[in-house]
Amino acid sequence: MGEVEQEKSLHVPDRDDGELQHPRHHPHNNNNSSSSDVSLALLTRLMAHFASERDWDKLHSPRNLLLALVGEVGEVSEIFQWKDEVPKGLPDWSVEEKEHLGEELSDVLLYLLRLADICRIDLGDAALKKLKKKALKYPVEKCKGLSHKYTAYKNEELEAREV
Ligand SMILES: Nc1ccn([C@H]2C[C@H](O)[C@@H](COP(=O)(O)OP(=O)(O)OP(=O)(O)O)O2)c(=O)n1
Repeated sequence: MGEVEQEKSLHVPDRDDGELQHPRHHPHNNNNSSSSDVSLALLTRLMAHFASERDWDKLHSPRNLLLALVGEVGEVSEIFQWKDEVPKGLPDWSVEEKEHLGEELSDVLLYLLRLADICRIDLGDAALKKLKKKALKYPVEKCKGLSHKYTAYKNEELEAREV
């Protein structure tokens, strides 16, 4: 069995053990959407394999990967360009349009993971830490339904303390 097939057959356990992060509890998990259990670690390894098989490690420098990533974000923007606002779930889009969007979003994800890997950043861990930090910065009771930057209530707190 080749490395890629082995990777595919590997059971990669969820990195999260928290209730909130379980796909079952995801607010958008209804009958109209599915959520796969593909892990960041697996995709990262597959991308490393993809690059090394093609002798592309020499091309995959941090700067090149960043530019490629930005280019793919541009391709995603192009799909939405001139469409005005579109409803969530993209109900009026054709199968082909949705497939195209999925492909371009995948390119963004794959380049992002490759960039993180090349920079020796564990993106899964970093993102979990970042989410925890954000939760502290944006306490639910202060920001529910509001789009204020956290500095708005930071200042409020400071002013209250000064009184
Ligand atoms: N030197 C390269 C070239 C490609 N890729 C991988 C990462 C992306 O997932 C995908 C990007 O491929 P393309 O540049 O061919 O982009 P598209 O698939 O978007 O093709 P197109 O520009 O025709 O839409 O391939 C890579 O890792 N390293």
